[in-house]
Amino acid sequence: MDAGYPILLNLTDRHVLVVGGGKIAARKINGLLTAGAIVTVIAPKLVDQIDTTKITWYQRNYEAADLRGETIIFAATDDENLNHQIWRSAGQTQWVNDVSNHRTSDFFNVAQVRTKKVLIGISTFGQSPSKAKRLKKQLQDWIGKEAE
Ligand SMILES: C[C@@]1(CC(=O)O)C2=NC(=C\c3[nH]c(c(CCC(=O)O)c3CC(=O)O)Cc3[nH]c(c(CC(=O)O)c3CCC(=O)O)/C=C3\N/C(=C\2)[C@@H](CCC(=O)O)[C@]3(C)CC(=O)O)/[C@H]1CCC(=O)O
Ligand SMILES: NC(=O)c1ccc[n+]([C@@H]2O[C@H](COP(=O)([O-])OP(=O)(O)OC[C@H]3O[C@@H](n4cnc5c(N)ncnc54)[C@H](O)[C@@H]3O)[C@@H](O)[C@H]2O)c1
Repeated sequence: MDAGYPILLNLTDRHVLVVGGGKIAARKINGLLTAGAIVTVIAPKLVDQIDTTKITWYQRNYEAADLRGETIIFAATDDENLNHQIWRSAGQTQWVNDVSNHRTSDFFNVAQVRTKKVLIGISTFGQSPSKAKRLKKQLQDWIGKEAE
């Protein structure tokens, strides 16, 4: 992604699909739940950080028909080929985050620094997520003093 277009989504009561239930899926799912989304997860197994009482879980492998009717999709399995296939098979009105490849993602998450009144998002255009995380830590100190 060379340019990118930053937006802040209102996900309250909106449906989001997450394929995969591992560590990375858990990070995405917990962020989505905090934002008020209605989350469906498809995965044979879930890690403990995912609260099954807060999601709809289909305990099985992904099937092509799962994309039907979905708009925002996280392809978050540990099978890079499958994540890629999900991105390829999505239509023009569907948005896929392929967690294993920034080149085949329609949108990314950003590292976040939040207070009650301010949100700073940090992106490296997909080039270096760990750098985004480092910058976040530096900004966390600063924001406490400046933005309240
Ligand atoms: C910022 C943050 C937000 C979040 O996820 O919420 C985020 N990644 C975070 C952490 C992190 N990610 C990775 C590591 C291991 C160290 C390393 O490799 O660097 C760590 C560090 C850690 O986990 O501690 C590895 C990694 N990440 C991606 C790939 C695939 C690729 O690059 O192609 C691979 C290699 C996988 C592999 O090959 O195995 C892809 C993406 N990760 C993004 C976001 C998007 C671009 C953001 C940007 O523009 O900077 C993008 C494109 C898509 C997306 O996921 O949205 C979050 C900070 C959490 C926090 O704030 O604490
Ligand atoms: N975007 C990021 O920030 C980031 C960071 C680190 C790693 N990654 C990438 O994320 C991928 C996933 O990492 P993880 O630690 O969550 O892996 P993990 O092994 O913890 O979890 C993988 C999950 O995928 C599920 N799964 C496997 N095959 C499936 C299928 N056919 N249908 C549905 N679900 C299926 C498994 O049941 C499991 O729940 C890694 O392979 C890596 O490429 C991304």
